[in-house]
Amino acid sequence: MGSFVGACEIVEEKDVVRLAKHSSRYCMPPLGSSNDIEQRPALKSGYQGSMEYDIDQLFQSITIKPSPRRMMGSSFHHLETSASAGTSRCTSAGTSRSTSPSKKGATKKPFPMGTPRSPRVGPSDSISLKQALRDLCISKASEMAAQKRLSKSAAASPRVSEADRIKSLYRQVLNESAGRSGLPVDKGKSLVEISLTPVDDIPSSSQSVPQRFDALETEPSDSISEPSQAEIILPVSGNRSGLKTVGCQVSETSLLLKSHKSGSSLSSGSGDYELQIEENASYPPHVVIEDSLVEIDKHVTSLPSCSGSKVYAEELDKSIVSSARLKSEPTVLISELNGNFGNAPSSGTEDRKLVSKVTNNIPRPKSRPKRRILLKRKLRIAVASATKMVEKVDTSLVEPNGSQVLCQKCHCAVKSTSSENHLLTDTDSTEKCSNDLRSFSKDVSIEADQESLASTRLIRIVKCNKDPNKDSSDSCEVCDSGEAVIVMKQEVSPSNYSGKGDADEQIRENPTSSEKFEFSLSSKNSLGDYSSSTSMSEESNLSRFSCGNKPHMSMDVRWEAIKHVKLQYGSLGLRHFNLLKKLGCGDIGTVYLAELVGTNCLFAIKVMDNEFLARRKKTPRAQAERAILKMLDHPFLPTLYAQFTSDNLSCLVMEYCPGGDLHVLRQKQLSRCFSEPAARFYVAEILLALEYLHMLGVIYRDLKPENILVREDGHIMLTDFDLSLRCAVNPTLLRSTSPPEKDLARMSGPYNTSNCIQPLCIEPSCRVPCFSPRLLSTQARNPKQRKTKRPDLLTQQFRSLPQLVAEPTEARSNSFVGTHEYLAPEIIKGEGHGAAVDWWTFGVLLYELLYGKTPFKGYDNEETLSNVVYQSLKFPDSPLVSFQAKELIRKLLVKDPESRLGSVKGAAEIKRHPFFEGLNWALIRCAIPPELPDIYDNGATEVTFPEGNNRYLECKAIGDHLEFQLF
Ligand SMILES: Nc1ncnc2c1ncn2[C@@H]1O[C@H](COP(=O)(O)OP(=O)(O)OP(=O)(O)O)[C@@H](O)[C@H]1O
Repeated sequence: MGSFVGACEIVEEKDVVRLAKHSSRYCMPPLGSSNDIEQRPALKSGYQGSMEYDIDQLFQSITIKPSPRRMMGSSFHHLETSASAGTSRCTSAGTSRSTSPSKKGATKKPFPMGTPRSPRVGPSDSISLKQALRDLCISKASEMAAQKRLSKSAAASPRVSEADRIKSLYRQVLNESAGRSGLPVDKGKSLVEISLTPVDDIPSSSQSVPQRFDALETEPSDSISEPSQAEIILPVSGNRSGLKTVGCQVSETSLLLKSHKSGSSLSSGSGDYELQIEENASYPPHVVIEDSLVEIDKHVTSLPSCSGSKVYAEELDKSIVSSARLKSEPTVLISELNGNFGNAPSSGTEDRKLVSKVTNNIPRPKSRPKRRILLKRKLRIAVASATKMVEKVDTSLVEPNGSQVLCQKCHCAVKSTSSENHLLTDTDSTEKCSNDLRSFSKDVSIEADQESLASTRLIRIVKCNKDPNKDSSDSCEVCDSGEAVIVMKQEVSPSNYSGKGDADEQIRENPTSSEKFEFSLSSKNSLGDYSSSTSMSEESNLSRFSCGNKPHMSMDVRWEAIKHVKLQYGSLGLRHFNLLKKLGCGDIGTVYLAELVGTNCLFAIKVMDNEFLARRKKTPRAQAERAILKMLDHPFLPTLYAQFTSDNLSCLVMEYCPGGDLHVLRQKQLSRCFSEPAARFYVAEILLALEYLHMLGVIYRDLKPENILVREDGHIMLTDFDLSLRCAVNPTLLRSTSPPEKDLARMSGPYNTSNCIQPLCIEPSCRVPCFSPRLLSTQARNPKQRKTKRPDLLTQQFRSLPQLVAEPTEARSNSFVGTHEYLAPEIIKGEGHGAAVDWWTFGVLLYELLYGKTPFKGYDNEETLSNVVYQSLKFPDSPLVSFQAKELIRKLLVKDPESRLGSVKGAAEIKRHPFFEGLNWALIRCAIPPELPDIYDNGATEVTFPEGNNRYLECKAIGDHLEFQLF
């Protein structure tokens, strides 16, 4: 507080009142009497003992060293006389407090902030004690106020208007500031209460920080405990103008988040946080602010004493020096937190609590007059998390030269290849820093809106999610528009702090920057890699198949097993597998069940003879399949663990699916067809798989029950990609050209005005109106209202919203591919086809699962093809199938691909069909499947090995097929 002497800080009036009340406590009867406790509800919070002790100590000190100079403050005089008078004084003061408002006001005099009176005037000896007392009282009062505020509902607070006033003040300043800088001011809503204190002579934060530390250092350890402080200063830089301004520091902006918390016994996590934005007022309005500073000054309750604070202060100073050193690095400005605190062991919990610092990297000329905007944010902090909160930047991430940061997840290098400062554009930076700081604020469990953060326009903080696989510590990466990457960690609980955090979320790249951040764990990277290279590669590419490329399978032990064998033998080959069964034989190869030698890991290995493929001109199909398999990472699609070539045999080591295929499973059903719920389950999973493939630019083209394998857990896996078409995807934002009503009609057909059967219920008694209730308001959910009303306006608006389509709706191919009964009319006609063929086959599949046969099957293939093109769709009378199911099939089996459901907006269109109403798409992978497969009877042929276990593969071409035999 001493550092803010003279500051014209606007403080909430309520705080001042509480301050006065708080100060009057010194004149009240001794603690412990019930009377006293009743009158001081805040003291019930548990810190009155230590405070009383502190005050007693103070009083004693003051009495021992009487000085006429102390009389300069009337309030101090009052305290001194009170102290010497003993308890009776308190009674009298207490009486006067209750009877005379003016005297009550007098008790506030030593404590108000912003008065002309300065306790620093005069000799420091006695004044420092006064000041200490004053500081203590103020901080205690602040805490009491904060605690009280926590217990009060926001709605009941009369401070609303004051907050508004303060906000408007703040906005004024921001507007002014933004006006000068040309930056827009974030007009987001805010719950943050701020007080603005534009002060000309207030020291800059760079000055004030050491002052506070000095105070900590000079005070004896047995005197009043100064609130311990920890700071996080996130140095960032940006460019308001959006120009790449290299190096030259024009002005500074600092944002200071400060919390005041005193008394180690205070368990509450409440505190006041201050945001200070400093701007160099000497700069003309048009000058671009380049450097920014985020400073979070947080009192740490765990600091036991001033001696501890001393060490801590020294360490903070070191941190500042260290940061300054980093600042001098031209290419990367890395600020550090934890590691700066001496060489504190990372395991020490107390030290860890202290370590929250990134210092100002920017050397500030002291002589320059500065204008400070002090934003005081009253932030309500979750009690538990606030006390446990630790923000830190791990210096271990910073290489000695300060030019490189390591990704915490994979310890890969996060390089800034730019040697220049690449700064954000105005809007970018403003938006991003505002958003980022919101995220950051959430990270530190501060419940507050961030309107006041609008002016932190040059700061980019990227929140990183918690990695559940590692520990509970959060990791944040903070990027200062490309110059620096700061990794912040937040510890939720000291007990589970491990010192490591994972950055799950990639830093958003600065669109104006040429720098590149390289992360090894990025599925986006693998996608990019794939798209740039689709050629066949053999073992050299095995390393690419790290679990990092298949996040959803990253915990799979089979990755480790493969890796282990590869490490042990240098390469992976057929010799490392025991071929157990022949699972099936396809057009381009034979699939075997295989066990990796020395492990219990089973795989399905597809073996293809390269020579055979070349002879039959099927190499491109094999290549396409391999390329597609390489990029898949989806629960309903196969995982490719490895690929290699042995003896001119190309092998794909895939995930083994023990449940056979859906065709076999359907045959096992009583009526040779699935129930509607079961069919819905399977086609829903297929739909997700197709959607995923489409988004990867893969048109599957060979959907049929035989290619849908059943996993051990009963979920499905779509396999066989040798007929798939790879194409480019141009995600487009599709605006609805048709009026909402037309969209609705397209989606729902006649059902938006009539009754229909629920998808999972084929009983007529279950007839209820079912059109898209998910999108309807609660009012419209009422069947009575729905009977009379047209679809809800909200639904219409939703339908008319632009929609992102990331599927290859425009792709075209003229190949004649597929299976006769599943061929789409446009393929048969040779008109060229696109992704809509998958929606046709999807309709045929649903039909077959429900009716046990395909819709256009003829006596022979020719008739089948003819039926597909010319015959209209008919539904058998039995089994009984819901209206929605039939409707969906009807909309999918539209002969004109452009009118087919899904042809315009892809899978999203189909997902919204009432047949899937109520289905939780996101959690379907966790849903209980209709049945579990009999994994010991999947029709695979047992492979018998000759004596001596000498196994050789012999491939035979049988017709168009290639079959491998063991002999
Ligand atoms: N991962 C797997 N797990 C279990 N069985 C599999 C797996 N992959 C394929 N199979 C079985 O192997 C058989 C052959 O599959 P493959 O993909 O080689 O050809 P296909 O689908 O039968 O026909 P084609 O490749 O000619 O279109 C499949 O029918 C299936 O029963």
